[in-house]
Amino acid sequence: MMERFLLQSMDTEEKFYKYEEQRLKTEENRREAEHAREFQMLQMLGQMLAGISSTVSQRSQYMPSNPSQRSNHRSYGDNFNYNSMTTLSPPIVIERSFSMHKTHSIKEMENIFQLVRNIIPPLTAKKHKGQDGRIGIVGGCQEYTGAPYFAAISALKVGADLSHVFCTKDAAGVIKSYSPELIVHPVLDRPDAVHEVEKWLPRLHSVVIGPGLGREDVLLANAKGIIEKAKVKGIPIVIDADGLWLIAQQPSVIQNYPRAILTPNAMEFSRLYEAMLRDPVDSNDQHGCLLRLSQALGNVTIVQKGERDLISDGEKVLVCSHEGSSRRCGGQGDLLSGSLGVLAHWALLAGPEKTNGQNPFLVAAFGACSLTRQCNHQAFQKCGRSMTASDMILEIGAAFNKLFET
Ligand SMILES: NC(=O)C1=CN([C@@H]2O[C@H](COP(=O)(O)OP(=O)(O)OC[C@H]3O[C@@H](n4cnc5c(N)ncnc54)[C@H](OP(=O)(O)O)[C@@H]3O)[C@@H](O)[C@H]2O)[C@@H](O)CC1
Ligand SMILES: Nc1ncnc2c1ncn2[C@@H]1O[C@H](COP(=O)(O)OP(=O)(O)OP(=O)(O)O)[C@@H](O)[C@H]1O
Repeated sequence: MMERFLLQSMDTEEKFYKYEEQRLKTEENRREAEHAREFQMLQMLGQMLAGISSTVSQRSQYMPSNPSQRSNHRSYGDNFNYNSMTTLSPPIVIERSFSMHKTHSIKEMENIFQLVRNIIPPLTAKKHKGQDGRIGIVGGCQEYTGAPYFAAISALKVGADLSHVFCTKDAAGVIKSYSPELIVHPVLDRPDAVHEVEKWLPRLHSVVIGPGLGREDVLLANAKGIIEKAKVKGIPIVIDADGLWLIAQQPSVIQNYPRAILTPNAMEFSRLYEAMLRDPVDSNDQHGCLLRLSQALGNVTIVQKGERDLISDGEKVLVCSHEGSSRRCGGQGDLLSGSLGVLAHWALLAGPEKTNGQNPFLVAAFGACSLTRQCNHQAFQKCGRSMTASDMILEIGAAFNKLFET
């Protein structure tokens, strides 16, 4: 009896291993096919990007009226003149959708996605702390402590080494208590705030201005002073939330700065548009409005957040409609701006070869939008209606791996 049992179980075991072997072989074949496809795509990358031609309208329609606005504003990297690549091409719209429910996925977007992968710095034993990014967040006041925390922790979780928060005195203790990982400076409401932040600027690779900043005059004035100092040093500046309130009042603060990225939600976009174009937004011409606003601000990069994130530098419009969820809890934009702070630095550092001559900030913005939406999707699958921004932040690691490192 025992012998028969043993024989049976050996037989079962053998069958199991045979099945497993077959399964692994099928899996291996699938992976090989996938790698071959990826490799082929990489080879086609240069050609395809040069050949993208989904023209939406004639470029001249969107040219800034003042030609002087178009000069001297395309130096993203030290020796890199992006404008020379694009002056002959019309505005382009590229769209990517990961949604299983949508069918308008366009091949070219795969290329932008690959460019995001290209800019991610390798993890090696040769680097020291700080080299993968030191990011500054300017924001955080008595009312809003969550927003700067979300942005700063997102920057770390995407892969920055150090994340600094410059906030008011009464917000600092609260923000510190959320996370020991953040370096928190209680300086923003001091009379010498600009000087205090300026001391740190040479150590920072990018700054995100606005999450939880509030709209007190003194804080807005200090934010303005910090932007001016960061501009002099050529630091990439992401402007979000109340930082955009400031820009709507005083656009010249950021106008014509080529390393600026603005991340307005629908309301913030309308405010900026009306301030610059003296017209209401035309909801039937979203792309045109975005192009016009970017151009009016001197071709700064704009990420218009919403059901689909629209990204433009006044020359092109990228559309990110990666599947997220229908949950609209606060803080999703903060995750985006913090992530973008890191990716903007990486994209600039990577240089034109890695971004295939594309505007590095478009590549970075596309990466940050895809990542935010993927976090949203994953967190929503786990938490449903109870999902909050903190749940999304917990997903950053897995979402990043899924999108960019597998
Ligand atoms: N936990 C925290 O600490 C968080 C703090 N945060 C911080 O709060 C500060 C203020 O930011 P904010 O976005 O509430 O201000 P603002 O742009 O004036 O919007 C006000 C009004 O605009 C509307 N509205 C907004 N979005 C819209 C849309 N997509 N589409 C259409 N309408 C839209 C909406 O109008 P309603 O629907 O209420 O009539 C809303 O009442 C800022 O510092 C930010 O960082 C947040 O980051 C969240 C997490
Ligand atoms: N209608 C929508 N459908 C799907 N995703 C959306 C929608 N609206 C916003 N999102 C997602 O949320 C992100 C942030 O956009 P949102 O409009 O919430 O910004 P915000 O108001 O600045 O956020 P915050 O609450 O951090 O201030 C977008 O980039 C997008 O990923």
